[in-house]
Amino acid sequence: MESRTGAPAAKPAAPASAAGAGASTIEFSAVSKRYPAPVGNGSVSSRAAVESFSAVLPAGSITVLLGSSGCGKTTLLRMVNRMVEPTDGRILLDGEDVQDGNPVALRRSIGYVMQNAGLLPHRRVLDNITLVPRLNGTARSQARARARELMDMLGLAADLADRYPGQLSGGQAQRVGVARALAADPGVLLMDEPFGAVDPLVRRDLQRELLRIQGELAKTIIFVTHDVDEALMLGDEIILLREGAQIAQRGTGAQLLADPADDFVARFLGLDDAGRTLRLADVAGSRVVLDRAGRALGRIDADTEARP
Ligand SMILES: Nc1ncnc2c1ncn2[C@@H]1O[C@H](COP(=O)(O)OP(=O)(O)OP(=O)(O)O)[C@@H](O)[C@H]1O
Repeated sequence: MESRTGAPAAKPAAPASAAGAGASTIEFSAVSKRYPAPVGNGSVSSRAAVESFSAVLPAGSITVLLGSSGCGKTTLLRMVNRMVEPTDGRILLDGEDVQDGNPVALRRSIGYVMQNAGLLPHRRVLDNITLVPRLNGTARSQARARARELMDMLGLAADLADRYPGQLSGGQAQRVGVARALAADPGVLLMDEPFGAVDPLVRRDLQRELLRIQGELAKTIIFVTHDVDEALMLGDEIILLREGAQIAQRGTGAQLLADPADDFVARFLGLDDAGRTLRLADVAGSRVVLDRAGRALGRIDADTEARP
């Protein structure tokens, strides 16, 4: 690794050559966002949620933005599809500045999954999934056929297609949310704590499904979480953030665990607490990440990539 902060790790887990068709490289270049902040005397000042964030995210990889509540993860994510406009800096998709195009077209070209799925409550599952392709002009029959394929890929039974979102479990709704985000075949998928509201077992299933799907589709995914285990499970790379979206450390999960940059990183990963969480062990000749109960979360291969 060239640097523990802004620079990419020396060996990205998913090289661009492995990227799915249309997966984009995402480049943040000195991006800042200041929100207005009222001050006592009735006037308004501003406060930096994101302060000069720079990073290049390789096409076809999962980058996890990991950090505590309020450190700027959602703001960073939403600047990619211009739900939030940056105050300074540029975001480039395959070298094209996102500011140069139409924001509505941009939003339709990027998949977005949020914590509570964000489905339209008065539209059936199939219509939720086909919404963006239809808006983009895809023929109804073609959009519906693709939606059924995606439902199948995400383990959703075909008879759920005619239900309304209120008739789904939390896990099913999240799967529909992922199917909807993939329906227009975006090059980029933004996922904002998408599995945060479901129970731990369903969450595990959803994480595994996402990895399986990513194995087929190889999108460029930015995945926001504050959950260390989730970050280690999913991230080809993890960017651990402090307040103001300052990069505390960037690298594979294995790199962060084996060589935390400072006390903040070690504490965030739980490495300072013998009673908690994760440790590395040698098992049958492999380096393995173990949780508190000694369960293997993932193996670290020779190239230091952590994978379940
Ligand atoms: N629309 C807004 N107006 C003013 N301040 C905002 C706005 N949105 C976010 N902020 C502030 O910007 C900072 C970063 O917020 P952001 O939602 O990006 O953090 P986060 O890391 O995603 O947090 P969480 O994990 O709780 O969702 C916080 O201090 C938040 O209060």
